[in-house]
Amino acid sequence: MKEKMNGFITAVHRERYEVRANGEDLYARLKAGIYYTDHCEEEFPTVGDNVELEYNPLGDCLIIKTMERKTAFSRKDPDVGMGEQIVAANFDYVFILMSLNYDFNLKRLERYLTVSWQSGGQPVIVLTKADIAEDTQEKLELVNQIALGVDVCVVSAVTGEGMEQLKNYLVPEKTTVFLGSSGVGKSTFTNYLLGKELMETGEIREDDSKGHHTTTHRQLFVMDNGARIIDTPGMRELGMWVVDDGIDFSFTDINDLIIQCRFSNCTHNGEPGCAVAQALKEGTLTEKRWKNYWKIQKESEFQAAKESRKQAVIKKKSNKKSRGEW
Ligand SMILES: Nc1nc2c(ncn2[C@@H]2O[C@H](COP(=O)(O)OP(=O)(O)OP(=O)(O)O)[C@@H](O)[C@H]2O)c(=O)[nH]1
Ligand SMILES: [Zn+2]
Repeated sequence: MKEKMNGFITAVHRERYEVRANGEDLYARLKAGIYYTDHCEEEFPTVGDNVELEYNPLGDCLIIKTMERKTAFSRKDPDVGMGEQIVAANFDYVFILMSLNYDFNLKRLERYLTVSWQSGGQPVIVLTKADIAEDTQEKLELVNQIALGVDVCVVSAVTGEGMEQLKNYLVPEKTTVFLGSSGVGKSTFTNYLLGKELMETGEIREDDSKGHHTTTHRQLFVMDNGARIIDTPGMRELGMWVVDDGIDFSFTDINDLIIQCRFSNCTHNGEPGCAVAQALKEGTLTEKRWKNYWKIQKESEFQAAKESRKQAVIKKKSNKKSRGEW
């Protein structure tokens, strides 16, 4: 009888998982006879998921069950018919990070709040970079107006200001996921909480294919006190209706326009009340800039679809393999 144990996923690689079980970090794979079958009823695990494992002292453990999720961030994948993709699961709190300087944008904050409530997690607004902020008080009042019933904290990872207030959430066994646009200081904040340099921050970062600077990993860390935190690579993964991180970074003007379109699902292709069409007509938005935005938008949709298709193929192949068709 193989020894069974429970654990939670801390990182997902191509076909390999990092799992924390009984305080130890282990590698694991999905048990093919359970996950790669036509009648598979198990969800593929994601960061934060609780799983049941068969321990293997000689190599990778085998994941045999994904426990039911209490919360999740998902992105829809209508193009590839794969339904939902879950990008993080089982968190208790969602820290919405927004910096008090250039990144400050109430419309965007509203979107992040919506996404948080939909996930089932409890949002907490964390306004970052307090040390270099001006008019913090005014901004705080504006935030409080739209964030009724949500705790708002003003922090700085440089001076440590405000970090005490967050300790109510960063407690043993509870999981907090971080959301926020690129550059708000998620990695710096994570490093601060962990008391070490685990995440690369701003200055040193690889360029991705589109030339954006982004955090590419998604990982769950356990703090010294046992609190769990998940840093996300950005909202790009949460679907296109949410402002894409990379796009948002350089096209804030267009994102602000899109929010003003009469229909929330406006395709900006001649619908009445389209704010983009209006701006193009008035010349406040140039054709060139709009085309650029569109191109990058399509590229990132294409990348996401490609990744899903790849996953579907892996699954299909494994199904065949387990039925002995190879
Ligand atoms: N003054 C000040 N600067 C900060 C603070 N937190 C982060 N920064 C700076 O802001 C820049 C971006 O910080 P990151 O932590 O890399 O931002 P991020 O949100 O992880 O960005 P992505 O990895 O692109 O998602 C860096 O230059 C940091 O040094 C803060 O509290 N105060
Ligand atoms: Zn429109």
